[in-house]
Amino acid sequence: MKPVRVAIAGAGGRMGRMLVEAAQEDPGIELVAALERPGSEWIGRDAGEQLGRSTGVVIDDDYERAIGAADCLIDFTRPAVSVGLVRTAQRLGKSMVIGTTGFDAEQRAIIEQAATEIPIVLAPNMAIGVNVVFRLLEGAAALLGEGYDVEVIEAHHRNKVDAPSGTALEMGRTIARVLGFDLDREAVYGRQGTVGVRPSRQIGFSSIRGGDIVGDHTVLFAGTGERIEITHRAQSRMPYAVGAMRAARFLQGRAPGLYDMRDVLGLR
Ligand SMILES: NC(=O)C1=CN([C@@H]2O[C@H](COP(=O)(O)OP(=O)(O)OC[C@H]3O[C@@H](n4cnc5c(N)ncnc54)[C@H](OP(=O)(O)O)[C@@H]3O)[C@@H](O)[C@H]2O)C=CC1
Ligand SMILES: O=C(O)C1=N[C@H](C(=O)O)C[C@H](O)C1
Repeated sequence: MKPVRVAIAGAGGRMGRMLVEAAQEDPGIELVAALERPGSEWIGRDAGEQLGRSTGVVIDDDYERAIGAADCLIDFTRPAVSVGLVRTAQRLGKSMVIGTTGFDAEQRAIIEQAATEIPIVLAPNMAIGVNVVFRLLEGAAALLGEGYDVEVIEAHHRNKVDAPSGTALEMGRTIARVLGFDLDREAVYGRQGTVGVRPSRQIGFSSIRGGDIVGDHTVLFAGTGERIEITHRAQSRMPYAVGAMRAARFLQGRAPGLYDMRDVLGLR
């Protein structure tokens, strides 16, 4: 089978660098284009420069040209940027892997609409371990029921701009689905002051930001006299990048639709 030709958006970023490396190491992937924002210091430089190697792919700010050369666009940037890229991928009939987090409802609706015409994997966390944790959470919530208070605690590096993390929100949504909670009404994001007694129908989210923490997520099920903690810690960004390559390969020849990593990994 021919390798999937990928373009990487945000190639100069923390994830962008990892994605370039993962693409180079995956025989099922051919890196054909890399994108950065117009005016970025990275434009015109080799996509592998930050890794100390040459890829032969020069970082570009011409979206049409870069996406046009690829089968699949991999995007780890910012929500507003991703939405613009989705529109271009839709127009050009290309598949897309979206790892960006922090979309609002309107932006998500644009992605959902595009997915009626092109295949898209949208996932806040592409690491296999985290997606297995989603499954563990479904099982734990179903077994424990409402008798255990659910708190999601996440920690990330100081440069992360959205909170709670997309992964923490997905963990909360996963548990809320099982327990029949409505997160719009029954979520609390941080606590301060006289907050009153904790209702049992609540999912709490706490975010820590500091240093170079790659990404830690803990879900606490706190009962009476005991508690369960399910934790995932990323020690490197490579598992996210490897997952993104796997998603790009999954999309090759796939029908239009909105998929996530559970589809890619067969965890449904
Ligand atoms: N799904 C997953 O598994 C994971 C998701 N993420 C998510 O990925 C996103 C990016 O994270 P991270 O790599 O740490 O962030 P970075 O800020 O390091 O990278 C984002 C990159 O996008 C670039 N960018 C900005 N505007 C444009 C544009 N118009 N066109 C192309 N590129 C542009 C930025 O350039 P500049 O800095 O010059 O503005 C930067 O290089 C976040 O939303 C994060 O939450 C992160 C890890 C895993
Ligand atoms: O910004 C990050 O770094 C990460 N973002 C994703 C998220 O918001 O969940 C995934 C991972 O936690 C790293």
